[in-house]
Amino acid sequence: MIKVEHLSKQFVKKKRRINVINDFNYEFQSGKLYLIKGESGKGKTTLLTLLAFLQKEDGGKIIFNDIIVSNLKQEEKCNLRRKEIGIVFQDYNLFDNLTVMDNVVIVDVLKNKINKEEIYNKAKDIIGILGLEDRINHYPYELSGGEQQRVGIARAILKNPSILICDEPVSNLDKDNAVNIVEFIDGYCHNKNKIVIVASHDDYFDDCADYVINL
Ligand SMILES: Nc1ncnc2c1ncn2[C@@H]1O[C@H](COP(=O)(O)OP(=O)(O)OP(=O)(O)O)[C@@H](O)[C@H]1O
Repeated sequence: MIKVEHLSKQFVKKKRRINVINDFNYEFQSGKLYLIKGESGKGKTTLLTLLAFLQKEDGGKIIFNDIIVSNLKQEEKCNLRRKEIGIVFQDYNLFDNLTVMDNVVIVDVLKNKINKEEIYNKAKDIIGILGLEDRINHYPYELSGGEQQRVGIARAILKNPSILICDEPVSNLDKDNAVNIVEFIDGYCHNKNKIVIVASHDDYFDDCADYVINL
C-alpha cells in the first residue's frame, strides 16, 4: 500500500509560484490499476515522480506500507525505490549503445555484484514473456517503438516490483502496439496483485483501470 497525505509540490515559473500538486490525499492498494488523467500541465508527471520518490514533496507525506518515506535519507529512498518500484517512461529511456539484454539488466548488474547469473537468467525469462527473445542482442535503433517500450517494461519489472509507475506508456505507439502494452500492464496489476499507476491522456487504459484520478 502506498498512501499520500496532504501532498503538495510547487514550482516557480517566471517568478510566480505555482501549486502543481495541492493538498492531494490518496491511498493506492495492491491489485488495483489507477489511471491519472488531466490536461497537459495539470501535474500528472509531477505526481508520478513524487510517488516514485524521484523528487521531494514540498508538503505532506508519502507512506509506503509502514514506512514514512518522507522521513528517509536520500540513499534509503533510492534503495526502497530500486527494490519496490518499477518505472516505465513515455520515450522508453533506453541506452542506445546497449543491447536489449544489457538495457534490461544494467542497473541491477551494476548494483548487485554477486548474483549476476541469477539476474541474467531472470531477465532472459522476462524478455521471453514480452516476446523479445529474438531481439535479445539487438540495439534499440533496430527495434520498433512497441518493441522498445517492451524493453522498458522488462527493465521496470525485472525485480518484480510491488509498484509499477507508467508515464504515458503508449502515447508514442500505434494502436496494435498500444493495445499489446496495455494488456501486459493490466495483467501485471491484476494477475500479480501489484499496484499500477498510469498517467495517460488517451483512452487505452479506460477499460482496465479500477480508479481514475482526475487532476
Ligand atoms: N522542474 C520544474 N520546474 C518548473 N516548473 C515545472 C517543473 N516540472 C514541472 N513544472 C511545471 O509544472 C506543471 C505540471 O507539469 P507536469 O509535467 O507534471 O504536467 P503533466 O500533466 O504531466 O503535463 P503533460 O501532459 O504535458 O506531460 C507545468 O506547468 C510544468 O511547466
